[in-house]
Amino acid sequence: MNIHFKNVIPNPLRNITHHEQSIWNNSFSLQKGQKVMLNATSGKGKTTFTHTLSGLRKDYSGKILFDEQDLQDFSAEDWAELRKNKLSFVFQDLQLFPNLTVQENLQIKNDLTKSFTEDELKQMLEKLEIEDKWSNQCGLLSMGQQQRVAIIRALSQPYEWLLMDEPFSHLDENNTQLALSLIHKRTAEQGAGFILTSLGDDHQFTFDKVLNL
Ligand SMILES: Nc1ncnc2c1ncn2[C@@H]1O[C@H](COP(=O)(O)OP(=O)(O)OP(=O)(O)O)[C@@H](O)[C@H]1O
Repeated sequence: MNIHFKNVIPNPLRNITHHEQSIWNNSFSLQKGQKVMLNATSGKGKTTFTHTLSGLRKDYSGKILFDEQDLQDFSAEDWAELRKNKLSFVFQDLQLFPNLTVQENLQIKNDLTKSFTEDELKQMLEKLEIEDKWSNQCGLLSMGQQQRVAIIRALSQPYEWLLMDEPFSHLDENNTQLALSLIHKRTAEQGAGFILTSLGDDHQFTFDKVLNL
């Protein structure tokens, strides 16, 4: 699935002048399989971008197309299907269930798509060095541990695009590299792409495309 942007401006950002390289008020496409970095300082619209691509908000002018289909025309059922099979997210606020354990948070998603066995989920926790948290309540984990759970949950479903809004903001460099390696591996296995929003391009990975806000 390719994603096309045609002169999109979110309503809250309508009265700001957008520079020539900004994704806002410009036309460009993201091709299936691309690894994309979206750079911006705080308050420029990263979360608005992620929420718009997830169907959580529709308050923008211009057009966004998934292949030939306009996002504004999608029904609730279309969005449910997309989010089950084609789009996966790590939101900035993570959207974990704080009263449930790590296992329960991961299995709620995994039960829908049957992507992984329990052993495979545990192996992903091991790769991100939180295997001892399997039975712990999510709300009692550190923010960095919660980010790693949210990343693993997002990887536990089929997707063509993975969108991540500042997913490493509470991780040190070593944990960021571990998480990026797992994301790259899982994304490549599916021939998928990802969009990573970040406050700065200080990661050691190369991206196919770098966007600015
Ligand atoms: N529903 C809304 N109503 C009014 N203004 C909004 C709304 N949503 C976002 N904005 C404004 O749009 C701008 C971009 O917000 P957004 O949360 O997308 O920024 P961000 O780049 O993700 O910031 P941060 O890095 O601090 O999380 C901000 O000035 C914000 O106040």
